Amino acid sequence: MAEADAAPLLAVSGLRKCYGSRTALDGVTLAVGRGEFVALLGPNGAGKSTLFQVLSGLFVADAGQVEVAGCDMQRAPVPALARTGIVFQQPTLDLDLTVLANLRFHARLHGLAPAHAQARIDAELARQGLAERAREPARALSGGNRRKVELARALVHEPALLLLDEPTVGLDPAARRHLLEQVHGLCAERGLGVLWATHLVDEAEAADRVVVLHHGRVRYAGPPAGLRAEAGAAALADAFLALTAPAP
Ligand SMILES: Nc1ncnc2c1ncn2[C@@H]1O[C@H](COP(=O)(O)OP(=O)(O)OP(=O)(O)O)[C@@H](O)[C@H]1O
Repeated sequence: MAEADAAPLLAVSGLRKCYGSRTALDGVTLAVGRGEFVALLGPNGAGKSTLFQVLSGLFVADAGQVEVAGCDMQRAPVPALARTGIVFQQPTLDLDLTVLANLRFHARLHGLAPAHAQARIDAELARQGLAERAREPARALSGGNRRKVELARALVHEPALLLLDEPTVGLDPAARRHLLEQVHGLCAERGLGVLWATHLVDEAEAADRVVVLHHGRVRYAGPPAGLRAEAGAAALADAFLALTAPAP
């Protein structure tokens, strides 16, 4: 891991979000530093997707604050989102468009000049080994390759922070491992800060830090080893289950 800067790339404090009488996020505070891979672990219904919807500017929280590289998401959403790359849980490519057209559309949304956009798209597709597939419709790609295109798209505008919401859903084991290793590599190479939400505990094994969310609250934040120690469990999966077990 690159050494984390004092000022976090992502600073979330006291975030609260309700759906009617149901509280989905109940005072969530967490941070992601430069070069840091933070795994957000939570069982179904913990609030992970709600948190991502707030972090990606889709929802406004009822209370609390989100800052990306010092930009307040509510007061200055455009610069905050310019510094953020997002891979959503549900696939969001337009399958009828070519890979290139999908990426160009995203680059245009971020205001990249055409020549710069093309250079960035070429670099990210080459990194994913997909340069040869650029002019094919996204529909022609396998699920694993579509995810690679979504990762390339999230990186085209050179964000400082990358958010991934259960990004390995539907991928086979080899594609899962490849994606995880790629994203760890990005932290080390580019100093990217990563928040990777998952309910698959093995994806958190190599994280710099783990944040466990349960019923909308942070139950643990620290290194994976600390979570094992806190729960008195040898395996991370057992520690996670102990922390999120339903009350007897
Ligand atoms: N649009 C909505 N309207 C009402 N309640 C909602 C809505 N979206 C989510 N919730 C509720 O808020 C809580 C948190 O849900 P959320 O989808 O954020 O959790 P999650 O950790 O992403 O779960 P999963 O892993 O199942 O996707 C749950 O109790 C859920 O039922």
